[in-house]
Amino acid sequence: MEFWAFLASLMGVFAFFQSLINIVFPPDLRFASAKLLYRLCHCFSSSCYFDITEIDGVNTNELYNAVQIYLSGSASVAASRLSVSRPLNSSAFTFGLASNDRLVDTFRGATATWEHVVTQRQSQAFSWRPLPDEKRGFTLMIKKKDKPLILQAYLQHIMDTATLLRRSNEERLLYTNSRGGAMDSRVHPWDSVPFKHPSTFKTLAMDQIKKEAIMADLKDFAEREVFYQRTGRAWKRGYLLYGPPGTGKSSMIAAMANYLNYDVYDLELTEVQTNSELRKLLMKTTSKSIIVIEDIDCSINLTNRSSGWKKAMPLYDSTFGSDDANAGKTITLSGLLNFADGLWSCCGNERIFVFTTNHIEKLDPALLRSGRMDMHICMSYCSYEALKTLMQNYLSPEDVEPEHEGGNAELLKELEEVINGVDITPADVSEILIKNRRRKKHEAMAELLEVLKNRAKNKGRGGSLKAFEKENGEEEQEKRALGSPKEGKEAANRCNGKNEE
Ligand SMILES: Nc1ncnc2c1ncn2[C@@H]1O[C@H](COP(=O)(O)OP(=O)(O)OP(=O)(O)O)[C@@H](O)[C@H]1O
Ligand SMILES: [Mg+2]
Repeated sequence: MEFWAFLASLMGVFAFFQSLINIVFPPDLRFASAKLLYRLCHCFSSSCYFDITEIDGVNTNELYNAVQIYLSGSASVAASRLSVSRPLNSSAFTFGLASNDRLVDTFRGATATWEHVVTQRQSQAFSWRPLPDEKRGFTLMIKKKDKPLILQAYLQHIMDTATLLRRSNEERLLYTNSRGGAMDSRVHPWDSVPFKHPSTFKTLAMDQIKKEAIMADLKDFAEREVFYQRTGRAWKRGYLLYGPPGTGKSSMIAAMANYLNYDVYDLELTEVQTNSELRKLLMKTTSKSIIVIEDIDCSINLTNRSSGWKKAMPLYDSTFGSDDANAGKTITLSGLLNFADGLWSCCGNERIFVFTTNHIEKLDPALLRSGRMDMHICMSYCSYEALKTLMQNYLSPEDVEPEHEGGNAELLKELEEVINGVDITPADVSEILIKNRRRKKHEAMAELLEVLKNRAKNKGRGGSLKAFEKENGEEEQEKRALGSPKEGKEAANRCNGKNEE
Protein backbone atom coordinates (compact mmCIF):
# COMPACT_ATOMS: atom_id res chain seq x y z
CA MET A 1 0.00 0.00 0.00
CA GLU A 2 2.79 2.33 0.98
CA PHE A 3 4.53 1.59 -2.28
CA TRP A 4 1.50 2.66 -4.32
CA ALA A 5 1.21 5.90 -2.35
CA PHE A 6 4.88 6.64 -3.00
CA LEU A 7 4.50 5.93 -6.73
CA ALA A 8 1.45 8.22 -6.95
CA SER A 9 3.28 11.08 -5.24
CA LEU A 10 6.31 10.57 -7.55
CA MET A 11 4.08 10.81 -10.62
CA GLY A 12 2.50 13.94 -9.16
CA VAL A 13 5.94 15.56 -8.82
CA PHE A 14 6.83 14.52 -12.39
CA ALA A 15 3.58 16.01 -13.76
CA PHE A 16 4.24 19.22 -11.83
CA PHE A 17 7.71 19.64 -13.34
CA GLN A 18 6.49 18.82 -16.82
CA SER A 19 3.79 21.47 -16.71
CA LEU A 20 6.33 23.90 -15.29
CA ILE A 21 8.66 23.27 -18.25
CA ASN A 22 5.75 23.69 -20.65
CA ILE A 23 4.92 27.09 -19.12
CA VAL A 24 8.52 28.36 -18.91
CA PHE A 25 9.62 26.96 -22.32
CA PRO A 26 6.99 27.20 -25.05
CA PRO A 27 7.44 24.56 -27.86
CA ASP A 28 9.59 26.80 -30.14
CA LEU A 29 11.89 27.76 -27.36
CA ARG A 30 12.11 24.18 -26.22
CA PHE A 31 13.60 23.05 -29.55
CA ALA A 32 16.06 25.93 -29.58
CA SER A 33 17.14 25.29 -26.01
CA ALA A 34 17.63 21.58 -26.75
CA LYS A 35 19.87 22.59 -29.64
CA LEU A 36 21.73 25.00 -27.39
CA LEU A 37 22.20 22.30 -24.80
CA TYR A 38 23.52 19.96 -27.47
CA ARG A 39 25.98 22.59 -28.68
CA LEU A 40 27.11 23.32 -25.15
CA CYS A 41 27.75 19.63 -24.57
CA HIS A 42 29.63 19.52 -27.86
CA CYS A 43 31.80 22.47 -26.84
CA PHE A 44 32.78 20.81 -23.65
CA SER A 45 33.12 17.37 -25.23
CA SER A 46 36.67 16.24 -25.81
CA SER A 47 35.74 14.38 -29.03
CA CYS A 48 34.99 15.47 -32.55
CA TYR A 49 33.16 13.65 -35.32
CA PHE A 50 33.48 13.36 -39.09
CA ASP A 51 30.83 11.97 -41.38
CA ILE A 52 32.02 10.21 -44.52
CA THR A 53 28.99 9.52 -46.66
CA GLU A 54 28.87 7.08 -49.55
CA ILE A 55 27.54 9.66 -51.96
CA ASP A 56 28.96 13.11 -51.83
CA GLY A 57 26.60 15.35 -53.78
CA VAL A 58 26.53 13.70 -57.20
CA ASN A 59 29.78 11.83 -56.84
CA THR A 60 30.63 8.54 -55.25
CA ASN A 61 32.89 9.37 -52.33
CA GLU A 62 36.25 7.70 -52.94
CA LEU A 63 37.09 8.05 -49.25
CA TYR A 64 34.03 6.00 -48.27
CA ASN A 65 35.18 3.13 -50.49
CA ALA A 66 38.71 3.43 -49.16
CA VAL A 67 37.52 3.33 -45.53
CA GLN A 68 35.44 0.26 -46.31
CA ILE A 69 38.45 -1.56 -47.74
CA TYR A 70 40.76 -0.30 -45.00
CA LEU A 71 38.43 -1.41 -42.23
CA SER A 72 37.74 -4.75 -43.90
CA GLY A 73 41.36 -5.64 -43.15
CA SER A 74 41.15 -5.00 -39.42
CA ALA A 75 37.43 -5.72 -39.16
CA SER A 76 37.91 -9.43 -39.59
CA VAL A 77 39.94 -9.57 -36.37
CA ALA A 78 38.69 -6.69 -34.25
CA ALA A 79 34.98 -6.19 -34.76
CA SER A 80 32.29 -8.18 -33.00
CA ARG A 81 29.71 -8.08 -35.74
CA LEU A 82 30.67 -8.29 -39.37
CA SER A 83 29.04 -8.33 -42.73
CA VAL A 84 30.61 -10.93 -44.97
CA SER A 85 30.13 -10.98 -48.68
CA ARG A 86 31.58 -12.55 -51.74
CA PRO A 87 31.10 -10.38 -54.80
CA LEU A 88 29.86 -12.09 -57.93
CA ASN A 89 32.68 -13.97 -59.68
CA SER A 90 35.13 -12.96 -56.99
CA SER A 91 37.49 -15.45 -55.42
CA ALA A 92 37.76 -13.68 -52.07
CA PHE A 93 35.47 -13.06 -49.10
CA THR A 94 35.01 -9.45 -48.14
CA PHE A 95 34.53 -8.50 -44.51
CA GLY A 96 32.87 -5.27 -43.57
CA LEU A 97 31.58 -3.52 -40.52
CA ALA A 98 27.92 -4.43 -40.03
CA SER A 99 25.33 -1.67 -40.02
CA ASN A 100 25.65 0.60 -37.01
CA ASP A 101 28.51 -1.38 -35.53
CA ARG A 102 31.73 0.13 -34.21
CA LEU A 103 35.42 -0.54 -34.49
CA VAL A 104 38.36 1.08 -32.73
CA ASP A 105 41.55 1.74 -34.67
CA THR A 106 44.81 3.32 -33.52
CA PHE A 107 47.16 5.50 -35.51
CA ARG A 108 50.39 7.02 -34.14
CA GLY A 109 49.18 6.53 -30.59
CA ALA A 110 45.80 8.21 -31.23
CA THR A 111 42.50 6.37 -31.08
CA ALA A 112 39.95 6.52 -33.88
CA THR A 113 36.49 5.04 -33.46
CA TRP A 114 34.60 4.14 -36.59
CA GLU A 115 30.87 3.57 -36.81
CA HIS A 116 29.10 2.33 -39.92
CA VAL A 117 25.83 4.21 -40.12
CA VAL A 118 23.13 2.80 -42.37
CA THR A 119 19.71 4.39 -42.47
CA GLN A 120 16.73 4.05 -44.77
CA ARG A 121 16.40 6.92 -47.18
CA GLN A 122 13.02 8.61 -47.16
CA SER A 123 11.06 7.44 -50.17
CA GLN A 124 11.27 9.83 -53.05
CA ALA A 125 7.99 10.54 -54.78
CA PHE A 126 9.77 11.88 -57.82
CA SER A 127 13.35 12.75 -58.40
CA TRP A 128 15.49 13.64 -61.37
CA ARG A 129 18.27 11.77 -59.69
CA PRO A 130 17.07 8.56 -58.04
CA LEU A 131 19.20 7.58 -55.07
CA PRO A 132 19.75 4.18 -53.46
CA ASP A 133 17.25 3.09 -50.80
CA GLU A 134 19.87 3.06 -48.09
CA LYS A 135 21.94 5.98 -46.92
CA ARG A 136 25.35 4.68 -45.93
CA GLY A 137 28.23 6.42 -44.26
CA PHE A 138 31.00 6.12 -41.72
CA THR A 139 31.31 8.31 -38.66
CA LEU A 140 34.83 8.82 -37.40
CA MET A 141 35.28 9.92 -33.79
CA ILE A 142 38.66 11.17 -32.61
CA LYS A 143 39.86 13.23 -29.67
CA LYS A 144 39.92 16.96 -30.40
CA LYS A 145 43.53 17.18 -29.33
CA ASP A 146 44.51 14.62 -32.00
CA LYS A 147 42.75 16.48 -34.79
CA PRO A 148 45.62 18.57 -36.19
CA LEU A 149 48.13 15.84 -35.57
CA ILE A 150 46.49 12.88 -37.22
CA LEU A 151 43.55 13.87 -39.35
CA GLN A 152 45.30 14.64 -42.63
CA ALA A 153 47.94 11.94 -42.18
CA TYR A 154 45.41 9.34 -41.02
CA LEU A 155 43.05 9.86 -43.95
CA GLN A 156 45.96 9.72 -46.38
CA HIS A 157 47.15 6.54 -44.65
CA ILE A 158 43.68 5.05 -45.18
CA MET A 159 43.70 5.96 -48.88
CA ASP A 160 47.17 4.49 -49.39
CA THR A 161 46.45 1.32 -47.43
CA ALA A 162 43.19 0.77 -49.31
CA THR A 163 45.02 1.09 -52.63
CA LEU A 164 47.66 -1.37 -51.49
CA LEU A 165 45.08 -3.81 -50.18
CA ARG A 166 43.15 -3.73 -53.41
CA ARG A 167 46.26 -4.26 -55.47
CA SER A 168 47.59 -7.04 -53.29
CA ASN A 169 44.26 -8.85 -53.53
CA GLU A 170 44.62 -8.52 -57.27
CA GLU A 171 40.95 -7.97 -57.36
CA ARG A 172 40.85 -5.53 -60.17
CA LEU A 173 37.62 -4.60 -61.80
CA LEU A 174 36.24 -4.40 -65.29
CA TYR A 175 33.57 -1.72 -65.50
CA THR A 176 31.01 -1.10 -68.15
CA ASN A 177 28.55 1.76 -68.39
CA SER A 178 25.02 0.60 -67.74
CA ARG A 179 21.98 2.30 -69.07
CA GLY A 180 18.45 1.74 -67.89
CA GLY A 181 19.55 -1.50 -66.20
CA ALA A 182 20.21 -0.59 -62.63
CA MET A 183 17.69 1.57 -60.80
CA ASP A 184 20.43 3.77 -59.49
CA SER A 185 22.36 4.03 -62.76
CA ARG A 186 22.75 7.76 -62.27
CA VAL A 187 24.51 7.31 -58.98
CA HIS A 188 26.38 4.16 -60.03
CA PRO A 189 26.65 4.47 -63.80
CA TRP A 190 29.32 1.78 -63.98
CA ASP A 191 28.62 -1.91 -63.41
CA SER A 192 31.65 -3.96 -62.47
CA VAL A 193 32.87 -7.54 -62.47
CA PRO A 194 36.30 -8.81 -61.39
CA PHE A 195 38.78 -8.40 -64.20
CA LYS A 196 40.39 -11.73 -64.98
CA HIS A 197 41.68 -11.52 -68.53
CA PRO A 198 44.83 -13.70 -68.71
CA SER A 199 46.54 -11.81 -71.53
CA THR A 200 50.00 -10.49 -70.66
CA PHE A 201 52.84 -8.97 -72.64
CA LYS A 202 54.52 -12.36 -72.48
CA THR A 203 51.65 -14.06 -74.28
CA LEU A 204 50.99 -11.16 -76.65
CA ALA A 205 52.27 -11.96 -80.11
CA MET A 206 53.93 -8.98 -81.73
CA ASP A 207 57.35 -7.67 -82.65
CA GLN A 208 59.62 -7.63 -79.64
CA ILE A 209 60.97 -4.12 -80.19
CA LYS A 210 57.47 -2.71 -80.43
CA LYS A 211 56.39 -4.63 -77.37
CA GLU A 212 59.30 -3.43 -75.29
CA ALA A 213 58.77 0.16 -76.38
CA ILE A 214 55.15 0.01 -75.23
CA MET A 215 56.06 -1.61 -71.92
CA ALA A 216 58.73 1.00 -71.28
CA ASP A 217 56.28 3.76 -72.12
CA LEU A 218 53.69 2.38 -69.70
CA LYS A 219 56.23 1.94 -66.92
CA ASP A 220 57.55 5.40 -67.47
CA PHE A 221 54.04 6.79 -67.27
CA ALA A 222 53.18 5.00 -64.06
CA GLU A 223 56.38 6.00 -62.30
CA ARG A 224 56.57 9.66 -63.20
CA GLU A 225 54.02 11.42 -61.05
CA VAL A 226 56.60 14.04 -60.07
CA PHE A 227 57.47 14.72 -63.71
CA TYR A 228 53.84 15.31 -64.61
CA GLN A 229 53.41 17.63 -61.66
CA ARG A 230 56.59 19.57 -62.33
CA THR A 231 55.82 20.09 -66.01
CA GLY A 232 52.19 21.00 -65.42
CA ARG A 233 50.90 18.13 -67.50
CA ALA A 234 47.82 16.11 -66.60
CA TRP A 235 48.86 12.66 -65.42
CA LYS A 236 47.22 10.74 -68.23
CA ARG A 237 48.22 9.08 -71.46
CA GLY A 238 46.39 8.15 -74.62
CA TYR A 239 46.95 5.21 -76.96
CA LEU A 240 45.28 4.56 -80.28
CA LEU A 241 45.38 0.89 -81.28
CA TYR A 242 44.58 0.22 -84.89
CA GLY A 243 44.75 -2.73 -87.21
CA PRO A 244 42.69 -5.50 -88.81
CA PRO A 245 40.31 -7.65 -86.71
CA GLY A 246 42.00 -10.43 -84.77
CA THR A 247 45.40 -8.82 -84.48
CA GLY A 248 45.27 -8.45 -80.70
CA LYS A 249 43.98 -4.97 -79.91
CA SER A 250 41.72 -6.13 -77.08
CA SER A 251 44.40 -8.55 -75.91
CA MET A 252 46.83 -5.64 -75.79
CA ILE A 253 44.46 -3.65 -73.53
CA ALA A 254 44.19 -6.60 -71.16
CA ALA A 255 47.97 -6.99 -71.18
CA MET A 256 48.36 -3.29 -70.35
CA ALA A 257 45.92 -3.57 -67.45
CA ASN A 258 47.64 -6.67 -66.11
CA TYR A 259 51.05 -5.08 -66.48
CA LEU A 260 50.14 -1.93 -64.55
CA ASN A 261 47.56 -3.51 -62.24
CA TYR A 262 44.92 -1.03 -63.36
CA ASP A 263 41.16 -1.35 -63.49
CA VAL A 264 39.51 -1.23 -66.90
CA TYR A 265 36.54 0.95 -67.84
CA ASP A 266 35.03 -0.35 -71.07
CA LEU A 267 33.01 2.60 -72.30
CA GLU A 268 30.16 1.66 -74.61
CA LEU A 269 29.78 4.91 -76.49
CA THR A 270 26.52 3.96 -78.16
CA GLU A 271 24.92 3.86 -74.69
CA VAL A 272 25.88 7.45 -74.01
CA GLN A 273 23.42 10.04 -75.18
CA THR A 274 25.00 13.38 -74.49
CA ASN A 275 28.31 15.07 -73.91
CA SER A 276 27.34 15.86 -70.36
CA GLU A 277 26.53 12.20 -69.72
CA LEU A 278 29.98 11.37 -71.03
CA ARG A 279 31.52 13.87 -68.63
CA LYS A 280 29.62 12.43 -65.70
CA LEU A 281 30.83 8.95 -66.56
CA LEU A 282 34.36 10.25 -66.63
CA MET A 283 33.91 11.91 -63.24
CA LYS A 284 32.95 8.57 -61.78
CA THR A 285 36.02 6.67 -62.85
CA THR A 286 38.79 6.04 -60.39
CA SER A 287 42.50 6.68 -60.60
CA LYS A 288 44.85 3.97 -61.85
CA SER A 289 42.54 2.89 -64.58
CA ILE A 290 42.39 2.35 -68.32
CA ILE A 291 39.40 3.89 -70.05
CA VAL A 292 38.70 2.03 -73.26
CA ILE A 293 36.57 2.94 -76.24
CA GLU A 294 36.64 0.00 -78.64
CA ASP A 295 35.87 0.30 -82.34
CA ILE A 296 35.63 4.04 -82.14
CA ASP A 297 34.79 4.29 -85.84
CA CYS A 298 31.64 2.22 -85.29
CA SER A 299 30.51 3.82 -82.04
CA ILE A 300 30.26 7.33 -83.34
CA ASN A 301 30.84 8.96 -86.68
CA LEU A 302 34.11 10.74 -86.40
CA THR A 303 34.98 11.39 -90.01
CA ASN A 304 33.95 14.97 -90.23
CA ARG A 305 32.38 17.55 -88.05
CA SER A 306 30.51 19.22 -90.91
CA SER A 307 26.88 18.36 -91.57
CA GLY A 308 27.74 15.85 -94.29
CA TRP A 309 28.69 13.11 -91.91
CA LYS A 310 25.35 12.90 -90.22
CA LYS A 311 23.83 11.28 -93.29
CA ALA A 312 26.23 8.45 -92.99
CA MET A 313 25.42 7.83 -89.37
CA PRO A 314 22.29 5.78 -88.75
CA LEU A 315 22.53 6.37 -85.01
CA TYR A 316 22.03 10.07 -85.40
CA ASP A 317 20.22 10.21 -88.72
CA SER A 318 16.74 11.04 -87.63
CA THR A 319 17.53 12.78 -84.40
CA PHE A 320 19.73 15.45 -85.77
CA GLY A 321 18.50 18.93 -86.47
CA SER A 322 20.87 21.81 -86.77
CA ASP A 323 24.14 21.69 -84.93
CA ASP A 324 23.09 24.50 -82.66
CA ALA A 325 19.71 23.05 -81.89
CA ASN A 326 21.28 19.81 -80.84
CA ALA A 327 24.22 21.22 -79.01
CA GLY A 328 24.41 19.45 -75.66
CA LYS A 329 21.78 16.88 -76.62
CA THR A 330 23.97 14.48 -78.50
CA ILE A 331 27.44 13.20 -78.24
CA THR A 332 29.83 14.95 -80.61
CA LEU A 333 33.42 14.60 -81.65
CA SER A 334 34.37 17.69 -79.69
CA GLY A 335 32.64 16.16 -76.65
CA LEU A 336 34.71 13.06 -77.10
CA LEU A 337 37.91 15.05 -77.55
CA ASN A 338 37.13 16.99 -74.39
CA PHE A 339 36.57 13.68 -72.67
CA ALA A 340 40.02 12.41 -73.61
CA ASP A 341 41.92 15.61 -73.79
CA GLY A 342 40.15 18.60 -72.29
CA LEU A 343 39.90 19.97 -68.79
CA TRP A 344 37.51 17.24 -67.73
CA SER A 345 39.94 14.51 -68.58
CA CYS A 346 42.08 15.72 -65.70
CA CYS A 347 39.57 15.00 -62.94
CA GLY A 348 41.47 12.17 -61.36
CA ASN A 349 44.96 10.91 -61.76
CA GLU A 350 46.99 8.24 -63.45
CA ARG A 351 44.59 7.39 -66.19
CA ILE A 352 45.13 5.88 -69.57
CA PHE A 353 42.78 6.33 -72.49
CA VAL A 354 42.78 3.67 -75.18
CA PHE A 355 40.82 3.94 -78.41
CA THR A 356 40.74 1.04 -80.85
CA THR A 357 39.72 0.95 -84.48
CA ASN A 358 39.87 -1.37 -87.45
CA HIS A 359 39.63 1.61 -89.80
CA ILE A 360 42.04 4.33 -88.90
CA GLU A 361 41.45 5.91 -92.30
CA LYS A 362 37.88 6.69 -91.25
CA LEU A 363 38.84 8.74 -88.23
CA ASP A 364 38.73 12.49 -88.15
CA PRO A 365 42.20 14.08 -88.45
CA ALA A 366 41.35 15.96 -85.25
CA LEU A 367 41.54 12.68 -83.42
CA LEU A 368 44.80 11.74 -85.06
CA ARG A 369 46.56 15.05 -84.89
CA SER A 370 49.87 15.29 -83.15
CA GLY A 371 49.65 15.19 -79.40
CA ARG A 372 46.04 14.06 -79.23
CA MET A 373 46.78 10.43 -78.57
CA ASP A 374 50.30 10.05 -77.26
CA MET A 375 51.02 6.83 -79.11
CA HIS A 376 49.56 5.25 -82.22
CA ILE A 377 50.11 1.52 -82.14
CA CYS A 378 49.60 -0.57 -85.22
CA MET A 379 48.57 -4.13 -84.46
CA SER A 380 49.37 -5.94 -87.64
CA TYR A 381 49.42 -9.36 -89.24
CA CYS A 382 51.50 -12.13 -87.82
CA SER A 383 55.24 -11.77 -88.25
CA TYR A 384 57.62 -14.66 -87.67
CA GLU A 385 58.47 -13.26 -84.27
CA ALA A 386 54.80 -13.08 -83.34
CA LEU A 387 54.32 -16.61 -84.69
CA LYS A 388 57.05 -17.85 -82.36
CA THR A 389 55.24 -16.32 -79.36
CA LEU A 390 52.02 -18.04 -80.38
CA MET A 391 53.77 -21.38 -80.77
CA GLN A 392 55.30 -20.91 -77.33
CA ASN A 393 51.83 -20.20 -75.94
CA TYR A 394 50.03 -23.09 -77.57
CA LEU A 395 52.72 -25.70 -78.09
CA SER A 396 55.77 -25.54 -75.85
CA PRO A 397 58.71 -23.16 -75.48
CA GLU A 398 61.28 -25.63 -76.84
CA ASP A 399 59.37 -26.14 -80.06
CA VAL A 400 60.36 -22.75 -81.34
CA GLU A 401 64.06 -23.25 -80.71
CA PRO A 402 65.70 -24.50 -83.92
CA GLU A 403 68.48 -26.15 -81.96
CA HIS A 404 65.94 -28.11 -79.92
CA GLU A 405 66.71 -31.79 -79.89
CA GLY A 406 64.46 -33.75 -82.18
CA GLY A 407 64.67 -30.76 -84.44
CA ASN A 408 61.91 -28.63 -85.81
CA ALA A 409 64.60 -26.50 -87.42
CA GLU A 410 63.53 -27.30 -90.97
CA LEU A 411 59.89 -26.60 -90.27
CA LEU A 412 60.70 -23.36 -88.51
CA LYS A 413 62.82 -22.17 -91.40
CA GLU A 414 60.04 -22.88 -93.85
CA LEU A 415 57.48 -21.18 -91.62
CA GLU A 416 59.66 -18.09 -91.46
CA GLU A 417 59.98 -17.95 -95.22
CA VAL A 418 56.28 -18.50 -95.92
CA ILE A 419 54.82 -16.19 -93.28
CA ASN A 420 56.70 -13.24 -94.72
CA GLY A 421 54.52 -13.41 -97.80
CA VAL A 422 51.16 -14.05 -96.14
CA ASP A 423 48.79 -11.79 -94.27
CA ILE A 424 47.43 -13.96 -91.50
CA THR A 425 46.16 -12.64 -88.20
CA PRO A 426 47.40 -13.94 -84.85
CA ALA A 427 43.78 -14.93 -84.18
CA ASP A 428 43.80 -17.24 -87.23
CA VAL A 429 47.16 -18.73 -86.26
CA SER A 430 45.91 -19.30 -82.70
CA GLU A 431 42.87 -21.11 -84.04
CA ILE A 432 44.97 -23.49 -86.13
CA LEU A 433 47.29 -24.21 -83.23
CA ILE A 434 44.42 -24.79 -80.81
CA LYS A 435 42.70 -27.12 -83.24
CA ASN A 436 45.84 -29.21 -83.60
CA ARG A 437 47.03 -29.05 -80.02
CA ARG A 438 46.25 -32.72 -79.36
CA ARG A 439 48.47 -33.83 -82.21
CA LYS A 440 52.22 -34.15 -81.99
CA LYS A 441 53.94 -30.75 -81.98
CA HIS A 442 55.64 -31.13 -85.32
CA GLU A 443 52.33 -32.23 -86.85
CA ALA A 444 50.62 -29.08 -85.62
CA MET A 445 53.42 -26.99 -87.08
CA ALA A 446 53.25 -28.88 -90.36
CA GLU A 447 49.52 -28.23 -90.50
CA LEU A 448 50.13 -24.53 -89.94
CA LEU A 449 52.73 -24.50 -92.69
CA GLU A 450 50.24 -26.14 -95.02
CA VAL A 451 47.63 -23.48 -94.33
CA LEU A 452 50.13 -20.69 -94.83
CA LYS A 453 51.32 -22.17 -98.11
CA ASN A 454 47.74 -22.47 -99.36
CA ARG A 455 47.02 -18.90 -98.46
CA ALA A 456 50.17 -17.70 -100.18
CA LYS A 457 49.26 -19.67 -103.30
CA ASN A 458 45.64 -18.48 -103.41
CA LYS A 459 46.39 -14.92 -102.75
CA GLY A 460 49.59 -14.49 -104.75
CA ARG A 461 50.10 -11.16 -103.16
CA GLY A 462 53.23 -9.14 -103.55
CA GLY A 463 52.63 -6.29 -101.19
CA SER A 464 52.54 -8.05 -97.87
CA LEU A 465 53.38 -6.36 -94.63
CA LYS A 466 56.77 -7.95 -94.51
CA ALA A 467 57.59 -6.90 -98.05
CA PHE A 468 56.53 -3.42 -97.12
CA GLU A 469 58.71 -3.40 -94.03
CA LYS A 470 61.71 -4.52 -96.00
CA GLU A 471 61.13 -1.83 -98.60
CA ASN A 472 60.80 0.89 -96.04
CA GLY A 473 63.77 -0.06 -93.96
CA GLU A 474 64.46 0.08 -90.26
CA GLU A 475 63.71 3.75 -89.76
CA GLU A 476 60.22 3.46 -91.13
CA GLN A 477 59.61 0.36 -89.04
CA GLU A 478 60.59 2.13 -85.89
CA LYS A 479 58.38 5.09 -86.61
CA ARG A 480 55.47 2.79 -87.15
CA ALA A 481 56.24 0.79 -84.06
CA LEU A 482 56.01 3.87 -81.92
CA GLY A 483 53.25 5.24 -84.03
CA SER A 484 54.24 8.78 -84.81
CA PRO A 485 50.93 10.45 -85.66
CA LYS A 486 50.18 10.43 -89.32
CA GLU A 487 47.28 10.58 -91.66
CA GLY A 488 44.88 7.73 -91.06
CA LYS A 489 44.82 6.41 -94.58
CA GLU A 490 48.55 6.27 -94.82
CA ALA A 491 48.74 4.51 -91.48
CA ALA A 492 46.02 2.04 -92.40
CA ASN A 493 47.80 1.11 -95.60
CA ARG A 494 50.97 0.46 -93.74
CA CYS A 495 49.22 -1.55 -91.10
CA ASN A 496 47.37 -3.65 -93.63
CA GLY A 497 50.60 -4.38 -95.42
CA LYS A 498 49.74 -2.56 -98.61
CA ASN A 499 52.04 -0.26 -100.48
CA GLU A 500 51.05 3.34 -100.47
CA GLU A 501 49.01 4.36 -103.44
N1 LIG B 1 48.73 -10.36 -80.95
C1 LIG B 1 48.13 -11.42 -80.38
N2 LIG B 1 48.76 -12.14 -79.44
C2 LIG B 1 48.19 -13.20 -78.86
N3 LIG B 1 46.96 -13.64 -79.16
C3 LIG B 1 46.27 -12.96 -80.09
C4 LIG B 1 46.82 -11.82 -80.73
N4 LIG B 1 45.92 -11.35 -81.60
C5 LIG B 1 44.86 -12.15 -81.52
N5 LIG B 1 45.05 -13.11 -80.61
C6 LIG B 1 44.09 -14.17 -80.27
O1 LIG B 1 42.94 -13.94 -81.03
C7 LIG B 1 41.81 -13.65 -80.21
C8 LIG B 1 41.18 -12.36 -80.71
O2 LIG B 1 42.05 -11.28 -80.49
P1 LIG B 1 41.60 -9.82 -80.06
O3 LIG B 1 40.19 -9.83 -79.58
O4 LIG B 1 42.61 -9.27 -79.14
O5 LIG B 1 41.68 -9.10 -81.46
P2 LIG B 1 41.19 -7.64 -81.85
O6 LIG B 1 42.30 -7.01 -82.62
O7 LIG B 1 40.73 -6.91 -80.64
O8 LIG B 1 39.99 -7.93 -82.82
P3 LIG B 1 38.74 -6.98 -83.17
O9 LIG B 1 39.28 -5.86 -84.02
O10 LIG B 1 37.83 -7.88 -83.91
O11 LIG B 1 38.19 -6.50 -81.88
C9 LIG B 1 42.34 -13.49 -78.80
O12 LIG B 1 41.51 -14.15 -77.91
C10 LIG B 1 43.70 -14.13 -78.83
O13 LIG B 1 43.60 -15.46 -78.41
MG1 LIG C 1 38.83 -6.20 -80.02
